[in-house]
Parts: sequence; structure tokens; C-alpha cells
Amino acid sequence: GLPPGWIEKTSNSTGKKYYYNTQTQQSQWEKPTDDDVKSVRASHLLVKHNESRRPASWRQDKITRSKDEAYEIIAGYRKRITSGEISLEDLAQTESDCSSAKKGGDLGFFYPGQMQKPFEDATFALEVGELSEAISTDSGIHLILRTG
Ligand SMILES: N=C(N)NCCC[C@H](NC(=O)[C@@H]1CCC/C1=C/[C@H](COP(=O)(O)O)NC=O)C(N)=O
Repeated sequence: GLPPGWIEKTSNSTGKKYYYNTQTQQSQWEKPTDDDVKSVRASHLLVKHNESRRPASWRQDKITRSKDEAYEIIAGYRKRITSGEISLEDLAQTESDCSSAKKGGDLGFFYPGQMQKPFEDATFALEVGELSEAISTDSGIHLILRTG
């Protein structure tokens, strides 16, 4: 089979088979192999809010803060991380509303198509070691640190 997101198509003009990635919209003549599809590794700190798809976490049974409040909280965390006061991993341990908190927010390696699109796009746009701005998904507001 083909790596995730890739499909086989036939060129109208030449009748030749080519390969198209439905996520990245790239196309190529060569059959893609698994090592063609980049994977990335990231840690994140998630602050949920009352519009989150699952407004609950290990920290809080019912999350009632507003989306605006969540953005303010994330902005404060981002300042503390970029000033060097604390690492994202250490802050995620106690503050992240994701089950990855205990692992310092580490989500492991993932491929395109696994995470919600805004999170995936933000992560793939980061250099390794770079911290994102506040990113909003249906889960809540995230800070993302690309680690691999
Ligand atoms: N492959 C790995 N490690 N796990 C599968 C992740 C599934 C993926 N999850 C997300 O996209 C959210 C946003 C980025 C991280 C993430 C974590 C969510 C956030 O918490 P929730 O909204 O679910 O309560 N908790 C776990 O899934 C999805 N397609 O829903």
C-alpha cells in the first residue's frame, strides 16, 4: 500500500500513473515510500475551555473557563517559557489539560492525518526546538514545542 494520504492517479494527458497526496496536495511520478512521509515529534501544553470538544481533564472534572480566558492563560505560560523561567515540559506536567501532561506533554512521533489539522499544520511549520504561538483546535488552546 501507499503511505497515509497518498493515492494513485492516472495522468489524463499521458495515461501514466502518478501519485497525489490528498493532505499536502503534492504530486509526483515516483511511488512514495514510507520514508517519504515525514513524521514529526512534539510536546504540547493544552488549556481547555467551555467550548472544547471534551471540556474535562485529569485536572478538572468540568472545565468552565472561557476561550478568551484560556488564551490569556496560554499567553502567560508562553512568556514564562520564552523568558527561560520554566520549560514547556515542566509546566505541562502540572498545567496541561491533556493526558500527555505526565509525560511533559510529549505526544511522540506522528504523521500527517493523525492530529487535528491546525495542530498538524502548526507543528510541521516549526523548526525542531521552536515553540509555537497559541494554536486553537477543537480540544482547546495549545502551545506546541517541536522536538523531532
Ligand atoms: N497519536 C497520538 N499521540 N494520540 C492520538 C491523538 C488523536 C488526535 N488528538 C488531537 O488532535 C489533540 C490535538 C493535538 C493533541 C491532541 C490531544 C487530545 C486533546 O484532548 P481531547 O480533546 O482529546 O480531550 N488528547 C488525545 O488525543 C485527534 N485526531 O483527535
